[in-house]
Amino acid sequence: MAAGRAFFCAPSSIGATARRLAFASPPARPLASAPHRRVRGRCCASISSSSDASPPAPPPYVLTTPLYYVNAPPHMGSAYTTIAADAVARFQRLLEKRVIFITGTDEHGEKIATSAEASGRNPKEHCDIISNSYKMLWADLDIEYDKFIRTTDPKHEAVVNDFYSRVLSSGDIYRADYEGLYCVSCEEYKDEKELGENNCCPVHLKPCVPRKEDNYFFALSKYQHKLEELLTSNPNFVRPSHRLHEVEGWIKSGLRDFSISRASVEWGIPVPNDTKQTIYVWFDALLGYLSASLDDGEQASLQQAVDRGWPASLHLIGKDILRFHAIYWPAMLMSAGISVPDAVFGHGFLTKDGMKMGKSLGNTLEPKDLVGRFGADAVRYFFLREVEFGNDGDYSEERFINTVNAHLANTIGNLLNRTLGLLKKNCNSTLAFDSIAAADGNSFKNNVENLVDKAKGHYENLSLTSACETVLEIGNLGNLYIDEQAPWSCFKQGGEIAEKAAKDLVIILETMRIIAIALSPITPSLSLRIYTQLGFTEDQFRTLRWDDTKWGALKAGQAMMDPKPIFAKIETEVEEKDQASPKEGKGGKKKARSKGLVEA
Ligand SMILES: Nc1ncnc2c1ncn2[C@@H]1O[C@H](COP(=O)(O)OP(=O)(O)OP(=O)(O)O)[C@@H](O)[C@H]1O
Repeated sequence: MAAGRAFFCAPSSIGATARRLAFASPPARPLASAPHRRVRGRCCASISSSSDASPPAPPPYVLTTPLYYVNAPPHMGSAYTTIAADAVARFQRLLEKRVIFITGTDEHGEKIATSAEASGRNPKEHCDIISNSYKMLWADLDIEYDKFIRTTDPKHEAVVNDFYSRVLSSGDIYRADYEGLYCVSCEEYKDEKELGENNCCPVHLKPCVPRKEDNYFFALSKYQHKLEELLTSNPNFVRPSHRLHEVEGWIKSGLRDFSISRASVEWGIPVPNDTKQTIYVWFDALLGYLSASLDDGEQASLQQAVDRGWPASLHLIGKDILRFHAIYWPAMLMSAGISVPDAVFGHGFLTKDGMKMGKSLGNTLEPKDLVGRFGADAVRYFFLREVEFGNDGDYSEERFINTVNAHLANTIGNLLNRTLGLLKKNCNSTLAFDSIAAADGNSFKNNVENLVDKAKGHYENLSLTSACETVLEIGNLGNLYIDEQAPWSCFKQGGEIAEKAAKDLVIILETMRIIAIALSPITPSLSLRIYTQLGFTEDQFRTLRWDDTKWGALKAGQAMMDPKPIFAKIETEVEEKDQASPKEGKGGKKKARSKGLVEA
């Protein structure tokens, strides 16, 4: 979904040619939810059966990222939303929710056709290649989505057609002439007053071209009052709260009808009953959140998609596309008689030199390169920990390296490593006490439990940065505890003091176990490595629930693995610059080397 693209609104004087249309369409049916099946930590929707006597399953937790526009391959901005969504999905799975995590690609529109032509391919070939590059990046980043929808999928087209018919039968589509200045890069008609010299688009700095079209419009203005009511009755519909205020402002300034078709764009879904026009990409792409839940090859219909997993629990998006998700989309759904989503969260931008990173500006950061050098856990952790979720944040490699080294390699990795080292040396790598008995009467356990509860609250509120911080606080507590208790010297003293030291090791290892679970939505591979070093299997890790953060799972007699670094420090290689240049001194440029990766 391209940030630069927007619906164009009907001018207040749309002209005498505006006329209401009404074709027959099926009436809206009530919504129902379908039972789900959980497979190794993943949930899949399955079709409900009328003969099934079991009580209805609770509704799924449906979470979406934007469907990314395939004008160019993904960049760190697209990865950011998807990493955040994956963390939320993993947390909800830990709460044993039936999660349907949807992502995908938005593949229609003039800009795609132009990009394809520029690369010497037909649009379909171009979409296949770029869409696949998203899938490959999601695999590299440990993204566990449940559904990947492409808007060129035939099942999607069927859903869009059904939807169009419903909106038409609600009397919300009419035809009108439109004449204005068009920006092809934005795929949007522009208001003259927002243009620069020579009618240049302020985003793309290219002159807009005059166009006249006969289009179909959606009667958004009809929904002004209903949208106001929606925001009043559900103040959590738009989050964070400063974005809600933005949306309230837009609505207050008055909503105008917008065009939902293009006469000049061939690469799109044809308007039903008028094959000379195609459906405008936004009116098509948003429907991907519904068509995604359908299985490939099944008889596709809008109602089937609604029954399968709707309403969405959360649309996670960048703030650039807030208007589409918080105003146009709910109005479209109301018109079609479909429930609106529960919530829309608009996060901030990753910026480079203060400018939004984006495909159109070409100032992007290459996520594949970052993953290749530092690993998925480091990338996931850095962006979620260091870019306050909801606000903008700049990237610097130095900060990246310092953060992941301090937090993942030192606070967490080193604590596990040295504790397992002491256990090997003094207890034959085997726990001498149950973790409950070891922590009996020790306030440390309560402190850990309080922090775990706090982290849970942060995840629930989508405060992902604070969730990372809180889990790290547990790690800091563990380091402080082991330094204060100094078990290495207590073991030397023998007797009761050595017994206390053996208990302290159990306490730290139980703490590591809890950290592994609590951080697993953010750093899934690192958490798995911690868990297996504590003597558990991968299968045991995959079936964990948030409730397993309760103190007490480590038992006496459990054998631990030999200590092995779970996250090796990223090293910087100081390139000696030209020795002959005395001005440069001995320092020179630092170059990060790919030492952060450790095999599971
Ligand atoms: N710099 C960024 N920071 C955070 N998220 C971003 C950033 N850029 C893109 N996104 C994510 O991608 C979504 C927009 O997807 P799209 O495919 O249109 O990417 P884009 O790079 O913004 O495109 P363009 O630059 O062509 O407008 C945003 O809503 C957000 O979820």
